[in-house]
Amino acid sequence: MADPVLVFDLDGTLIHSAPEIHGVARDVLAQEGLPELSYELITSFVGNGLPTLVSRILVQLGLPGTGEQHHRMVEHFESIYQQRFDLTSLYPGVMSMLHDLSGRHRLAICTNKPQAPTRAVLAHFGLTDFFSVVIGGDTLPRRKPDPLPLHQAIRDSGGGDAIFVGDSEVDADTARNAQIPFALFTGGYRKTAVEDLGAKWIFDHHDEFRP
Ligand SMILES: O=C(O)COP(=O)(O)O
Ligand SMILES: [Mg+2]
Repeated sequence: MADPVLVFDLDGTLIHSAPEIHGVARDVLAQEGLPELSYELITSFVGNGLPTLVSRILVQLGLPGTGEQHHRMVEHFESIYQQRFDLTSLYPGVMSMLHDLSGRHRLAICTNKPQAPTRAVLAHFGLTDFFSVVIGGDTLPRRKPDPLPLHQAIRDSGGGDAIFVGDSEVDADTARNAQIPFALFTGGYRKTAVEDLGAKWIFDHHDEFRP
């Protein structure tokens, strides 16, 4: 039996992208003549994909979470986001973790970030070649916490045993819905206590994750 496929979430798990998302949100809001929202609030809106992030922003400002303005802001956000990396960083130890794990495991990405900015940020940090499979939030008809994208990532990697590695409630729910064991990185954007997320592996630093 081959070693398990390791499927990774992206934002809050491999990359610290919340400062970038906050910065892009500020510019998109300014373009609409809307006020900026705090870093903490924007970070709390991350995890269910870009359309949901923009909906949450609009509702917070007392505006409709769907419709023409929502559509325009999602498009604007994505076009800026796939070209900006200055405020994004890899968590310490990610590169050596991926080097170590790629010797034994097949590695895949299952994120709710749209496919285009996902590919762009992986290329920017030199991570593209680690992952033969990349599923984004707009790759399939349904996104996390639906089990479909995680199951697809595992199937496209050749199938067999798998572990899903993520940072958030959405990731824990996805793993449970897909009936795949979950590994939690504690340093991302979760709001729930570590012990309540049903993780089989828990790590605070990527140097510690060698399942
Ligand atoms: O784009 C988001 O909302 C979150 O992305 P993630 O699934 O990589 O955490
Ligand atoms: Mg995440």
